[in-house]
Amino acid sequence: MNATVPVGVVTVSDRAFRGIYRDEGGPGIEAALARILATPWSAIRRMVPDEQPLIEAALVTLADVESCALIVTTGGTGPAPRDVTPDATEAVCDRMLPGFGELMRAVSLRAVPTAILSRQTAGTRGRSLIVNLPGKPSAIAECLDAVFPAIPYRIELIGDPRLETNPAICTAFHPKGA
Ligand SMILES: Nc1ncnc2c1ncn2[C@@H]1O[C@H](COP(=O)(O)OP(=O)(O)OP(=O)(O)O)[C@@H](O)[C@H]1O
Ligand SMILES: Nc1nc2c(c(=O)[nH]1)N[C@H]1C(S)=C(S)[C@@H](COP(=O)(O)O)O[C@H]1N2
Repeated sequence: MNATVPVGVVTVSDRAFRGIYRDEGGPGIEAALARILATPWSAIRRMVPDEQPLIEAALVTLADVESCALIVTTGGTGPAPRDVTPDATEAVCDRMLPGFGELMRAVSLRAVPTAILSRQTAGTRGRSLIVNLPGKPSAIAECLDAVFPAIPYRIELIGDPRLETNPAICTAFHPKGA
């Protein structure tokens, strides 16, 4: 039996997909998770261009076939015509959790006024939690650090094993009595 928690790591980028630049998004997500998580986990990586059907297919496979407890995307959350990651996320989720996007935009606003341009969101598909991050590599840790305290509780709520965090970096919040 695999004792590690599978985590989907999805880069959505036309240029990284075509090899015009080296992907910094996927490795950025993995570096942030390596700092935060104490529970053993393993990344299941996907790289897709900004095409809604391809993003949806990657998310569905990671949720339904790979059984990822958590799926983190980077890129394609903005207002440009080809930015469709939140649309793909909404299309495959059964429920949206808009608080994630609200908090990440608020935190990012301290760094850049253009943070309000990100349509980043989160939602659940079955037992998987999908979280969108902006494409800017510097946004990845900023956003993930902000929302991570709520993630272990969400995963426990649906009956999956406890996700332990590294207390020096992130204290997971558990409501009293939970
Ligand atoms: N995977 C990545 N690796 C490295 N840098 C990235 C990556 N994704 C985005 N960036 C950088 O962050 C900026 C904003 O990201 P955004 O998702 O808006 O990309 P974009 O302009 O739509 O282009 P593309 O889809 O080709 O990455 C990019 O212009 C690029 O400089
Ligand atoms: N923390 C942080 N959030 C950020 C940014 C950033 O540089 N840092 N860039 C903003 C910009 S300029 C845009 S257009 C949106 C969407 O970016 P995306 O299309 O790369 O996902 O994220 C915003 N959020």
